[in-house]
Formats: sequence, structure tokens, C-alpha cells
Amino acid sequence: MKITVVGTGYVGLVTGTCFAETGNDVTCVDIDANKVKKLSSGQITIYEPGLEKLFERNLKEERLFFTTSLEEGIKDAEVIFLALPTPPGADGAADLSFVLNVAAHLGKIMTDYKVIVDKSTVPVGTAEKVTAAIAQNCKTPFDVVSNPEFLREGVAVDDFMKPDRVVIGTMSERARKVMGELYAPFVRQGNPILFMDEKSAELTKYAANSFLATKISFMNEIAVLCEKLGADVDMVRKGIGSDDRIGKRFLFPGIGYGGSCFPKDVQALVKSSQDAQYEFKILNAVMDVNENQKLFLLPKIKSFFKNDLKGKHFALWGLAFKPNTDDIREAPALYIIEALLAEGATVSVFDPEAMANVKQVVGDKIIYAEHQYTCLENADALIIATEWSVFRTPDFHKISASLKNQAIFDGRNLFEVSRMKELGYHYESVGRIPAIL
Ligand SMILES: NC(=O)C1=CN([C@@H]2O[C@H](COP(=O)(O)OP(=O)(O)OC[C@H]3O[C@@H](n4cnc5c(N)ncnc54)[C@H](O)[C@@H]3O)[C@@H](O)[C@H]2O)C=CC1
Ligand SMILES: O=C(O)[C@H]1O[C@H](OP(=O)(O)OP(=O)(O)OC[C@H]2O[C@@H](n3ccc(=O)[nH]c3=O)[C@H](O)[C@@H]2O)[C@H](O)[C@@H](O)[C@@H]1O
Repeated sequence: MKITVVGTGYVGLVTGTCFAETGNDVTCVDIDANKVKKLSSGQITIYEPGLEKLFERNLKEERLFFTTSLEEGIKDAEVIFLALPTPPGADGAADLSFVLNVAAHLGKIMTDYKVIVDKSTVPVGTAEKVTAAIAQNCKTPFDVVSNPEFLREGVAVDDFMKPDRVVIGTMSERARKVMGELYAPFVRQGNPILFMDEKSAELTKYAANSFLATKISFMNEIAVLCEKLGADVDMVRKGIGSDDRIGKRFLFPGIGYGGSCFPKDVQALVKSSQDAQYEFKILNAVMDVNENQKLFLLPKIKSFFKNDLKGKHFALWGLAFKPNTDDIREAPALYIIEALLAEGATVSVFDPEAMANVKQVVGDKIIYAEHQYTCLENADALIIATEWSVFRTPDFHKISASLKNQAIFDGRNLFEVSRMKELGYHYESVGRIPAIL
């Protein structure tokens, strides 16, 4: 099939590459000429494990193309995916201008039947708006489908190739047939394609992200309670996660959820609810808990340093909002850095992939270490904000030799408390009884 993907960010690039991998001719369109130039010359623009190999193969075998021209990109295409940004506007609602502007442009240039697919995360009612935007100037028949994406950064290729489910929202039989054929190679493992109406598909996406965010905030509150009552959140997590009705996943407490999606999507669903004259009480609490959780370690750090961080120097491991990505959008580490600097401290940072992105945002207010161990030089304590594998089994002798105080503040519960006690660390984490020197 010939398909077009408009927007070659995270979702667009994964979507385009994976559809090319299953034998389709894919043209990706982006307004960012620099990005298109890089991608056309074989240079991948995002860090995503496993994607580069597929990208290079499909580019070489001429199933994957890039252009800045929408007209050129949609020529002969049967399906057009819109993988465009939907950032939060000033009031928290999803900004649909990228999607609607492209839709209006499509209406002017389409000359035969096409299926236009909302791949971006968009509020209920967007398929209708996209239909209206296209229809203003369009003379050919078309269908608009809501096909939300559930991939996670870091495991995006696997998530796309072996989805738990594919949600396709449209009542058009013609569009259902086209979409069913396109996704057939991905759902062979027995996971279903769920056909539904557009609005239900749109809400499914927000409900999924909001439910997962709720699970995390719930566990973060349980972690707070564990510390207050002397329980261990790891035990409680395993205790409840063994119940199939609850499930083991997404129960890890930490320093809050970040990334480009949970924060914006929870906020957008709250706003959609308000617009429908309904106050979504749980989600307001989920957002509140998450705001506080980002700075969960700060009082512990301040208390260790007797409320005076002025002149103290901290090593911070982990900047990305989660491991296996260079994405720093809403990363808790950025909030910790700001708070430490505001207290008059200085900070050295290390992350395996996200350093360049942080440098662009934070600049020279902090020191960028070459290595996780050089990051520790002259530091009064170590803070861990992201659970990269390389941080899980560190050389504790090197850590001890570099740190001025044997103190580690771990926002991702990487180490056993008992081991840290044996090693002689002042070790504080999230929801567990601390090892205090
Ligand atoms: N990042 C993720 O893991 C996931 C994101 N989503 C949703 O997918 C959508 C896209 O997200 P990302 O890929 O992360 O966004 P992104 O910000 O990484 O990429 C968007 C791309 O669209 C391009 N663009 C902007 N205006 C354009 C136009 N008029 N014509 C052509 N290209 C244009 C930008 O240059 C950029 O390359 C959002 O709605 C997001 O919520 C859904 C699931 C996962
Ligand atoms: O809509 C989206 O963009 C995507 O948002 C999330 O994916 P992603 O943001 O890539 O990352 P997650 O693995 O979900 O993690 C999100 C945040 O939650 C945190 N988290 C996750 C799990 C957990 O148990 N505890 C926890 O604090 C992570 O550290 C991270 O900051 C969803 O998992 C995807 O299904 C969805 O497609």
C-alpha cells in the first residue's frame, strides 16, 4: 500500500519505518527541512533502540522517503497518517492547530479517495473537526479515522510491531477495510484490532494514559505512607501486584512521571472534562501528587545537609525522563536541578544519552561530566533521577572514593537498602526505610 506520514517526530518516524518494514511504500512529510535533509541522507534524528537498523534498511531498499512537500508526499497515497504535535495550550487543552492546519491544506490538494488517520493524541470530537477542515475545500470523497498510538519511547519498535491492541475508530466500512489490511501484519500474534467509533477511540487514548498516570501517583502516595508508617513499598508493590486484577506493571514509585505525554494528556483530559461541565476529581489529585513527587528527594537532601545547601556540590545521574531515551520533556531531573541551583548549590550531571538535549535547555548553569564516575568528583552527595541500566550495578568503591559524604539519594529505588547499609552509605530512596549513617 502507498502511505504518507505527516510529521516525522517520535511517532511519525516509528510509524513510517514500521509500515515500510511490512512492505508498504512510505513517504514521510515534515516542515523541518533540516530534519528531512538528515533523514533523507540516512541520519536518524531520534534515539530509539532498534529503530536505526530498520530505518537504514527501508531507506536503502527504497520503501521509505522523506520530503518537505505535502503535495509531493500524498501523491498516490491511499492512507495519510497525521503524527503531528498536540502540545498543551495555555488553558491545558490540546492545541489542535498543527493537525487542523494540515487537514485544511490536505482538503485543497487531494484529488482522489484517501483515508486520513489521526495518529496524534487528540481530544474527543477531533475527527469531526478534521473532517470539517478537510471538507471546506475538498471535492473528492475521504474518510477520517482515529487510530491512537500506544507505543512507549525506548521500546517503541516492539510496541508498534507487536501491539497489545490496535484501536481503529471509524464507522466507514471502506476505511475499516483499508486500515484492517494495513495492520494485519502486526496483529498476527493474536492481539486484536478493536474497531469502534471515532469518539470512543479518541477517549480510549486519554483514558489509557490517565489510568497509567493514576497508577503511578497512587503508588507514589503509598510510598509516602510507607515512610510515615515504617512499611516497605517494594514489599507492598509485590504484595498487590501479584493480584492479576491489579497487575505488576506501572506500580514503581519514584520521583514522578514525566515525558511528553502523561503530563500533557492528563491535563488535557481534565480540561475536556471541564468543558463538558464535569470535574474529574481523581485526575486533579493525580496531577497534584505528581507535582510534589518531582521534588520528593529535596527535603531529604536538605535535612541531611542541615537545611543549608549553599556551596554544596551535587552529582546527578540520569537526566532523561526515563531510561533508553534522550527525551527530557518534563523530566524530573530538570526540576531537581532548578531546585538545587535555587538553594545555592552547584551540580554536575551525567546521562548516557540526554546530555546534549539538557545542554540546550539548561546551558552552562551546570557541569556536564564525561563519565558517570567523573561526575562524582568533589561532590557532596550523589542523586539518582533515572534508572539507566549502567547505574544499577555501579562500582561502589569508585563512588565512595569520590564523594565527600557517603550519601546517595535515589529517586528510582535502584539498590537494596540492606546492601547500602552494609556498604556504609547514608542511602535514602522512595518509600523504603532509609539506611542512615
Ligand atoms: N512521543 C510518544 O511517545 C508518543 C506520542 N504520541 C502523540 O503523537 C503526537 C506526535 O508526538 P511526537 O511524535 O512525540 O511529536 P514530535 O514533536 O516529536 O514530532 C512532531 C513532528 O511534526 C512536525 N511538524 C509540525 N508541523 C508540521 C506540519 N505542518 N507539517 C509537517 N510536519 C510538521 C515537526 O517538525 C516534528 O518533526 C502527539 O499528539 C503525541 O501526544 C502518542 C503516543 C506516543
Ligand atoms: O502517549 C504516549 O506518548 C505514551 O505515553 C507513555 O509512554 P512514555 O511516556 O514513553 O513512557 P512510560 O514508560 O509510560 O513512562 C512514563 C513516565 O512514568 C514513569 N513511571 C512509569 C512506570 C512506573 O511504574 N513508574 C513510573 O514512575 C516513568 O519514569 C516516566 O517518567 C505510555 O506508556 C504509552 O503507552 C503512550 O503511548
